[in-house]
Amino acid sequence: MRITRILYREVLKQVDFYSRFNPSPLSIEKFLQFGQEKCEKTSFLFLRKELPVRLANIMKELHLLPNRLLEMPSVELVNSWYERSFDEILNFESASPDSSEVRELFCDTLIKIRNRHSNVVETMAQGILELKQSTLVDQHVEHCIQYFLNRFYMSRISIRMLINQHAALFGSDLNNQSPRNIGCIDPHCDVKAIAYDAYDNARFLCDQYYLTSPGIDIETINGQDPNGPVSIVYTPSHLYHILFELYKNAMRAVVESHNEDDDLPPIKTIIVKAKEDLTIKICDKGGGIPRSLRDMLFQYMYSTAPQPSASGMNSAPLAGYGYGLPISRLYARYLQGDLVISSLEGYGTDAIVYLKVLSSEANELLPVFNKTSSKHYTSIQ
Ligand SMILES: CS(=O)(=O)N1CCC(Oc2ccc(-c3c(C(=O)NC[C@H]4CC[C@H](C(=O)O)CC4)noc3-c3cc(Cl)c(O)cc3O)cc2)CC1
Repeated sequence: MRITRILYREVLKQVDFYSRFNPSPLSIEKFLQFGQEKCEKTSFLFLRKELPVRLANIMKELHLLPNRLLEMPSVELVNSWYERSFDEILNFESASPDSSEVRELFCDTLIKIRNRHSNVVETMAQGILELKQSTLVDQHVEHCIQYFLNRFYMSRISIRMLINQHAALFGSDLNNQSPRNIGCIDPHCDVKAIAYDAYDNARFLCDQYYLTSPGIDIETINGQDPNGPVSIVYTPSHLYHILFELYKNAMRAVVESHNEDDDLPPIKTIIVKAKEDLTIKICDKGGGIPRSLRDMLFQYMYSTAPQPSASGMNSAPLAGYGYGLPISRLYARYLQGDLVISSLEGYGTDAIVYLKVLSSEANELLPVFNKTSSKHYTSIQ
């Protein structure tokens, strides 16, 4: 036990040390450049420092959460994953970048870490449910938890992006990516194709649960080159995640605001590529939601539907488990874009996704641990 305590104290000292460095945001242009150069040594040297820095920055915030939340079994489990992964990467701190065995072991370690953290979102959600079932959570604590989760999941998106790029370029990652991809990035991501894919899969869920679904109408406009493609340098999986969530919400609102024998109004989508922004607007006539509830949509665990049951038999699959929309907004904001909901109560809702067209402007938006961020956690013990 004594050795474990000494090792644990050593890890915490290292977390302290690495948290004093600011994370280094990359632009999608830089990701592409890294990928085209395909220099594993450069990537290894960058990641063995940057990953501990990003992990340490968010771990310091995790440790500022109220003790009664940190003591929840699921939160303790998430914390243990982060500490273990942080420690495993530090093993490469002084390893030789010239050794192919070292580089191969590093890549395998990153893939192991990515797999270890695959259920962090659900496990963290479980931890917050455990807290709410065990004690009253006042509005101030609730607000701090929302603040933390947005930063925690943004950090996680960025860490997984770094790992996915390295594993896709240098690892034995089963590359189910398109051959034109640079790692997980598609230099010519066809937005309309991703929108149809997301719609089709959301429609499948909708048909399964409601036995009906609204149609779709997609229009594209290229303001710069009328005959040119409406494409962007982007990570297709991120764009799919955003649009899949938005189509699910639109379908649920449309079906639930009409009678069984009504003709369902189609969901209209317009995609416009201009000089600075590529904008995707998804318009539905699903009756809308009052302005007073709009911010609730981005609250983790909010739903106007009954919470999905454990069995999943009678759960409303379109309602999700309470974090689809806030995380979709994080994906949009991760590379300086945004996701905005504009609802007309009594009529319908427009969901608008803004993406940066210039890859030099699409820089990672990363949470930084400092005095300002720490102030959000004071007086919530
Ligand atoms: C945290 S999460 O990410 O997990 N997630 C957020 C999403 C939520 O599911 C949904 C889905 C649709 C809607 C919805 C309604 C609606 O439902 N109106 C009817 C209620 C109006 C108030 C009324 C009341 O006053 O309470 C009770 C009925 N109207 O317009 C939309 C709508 C929303 C989005 Cl975001 C959209 O993109 C498109 C839309 O049409 C609300 C909630 C699951 C949870």
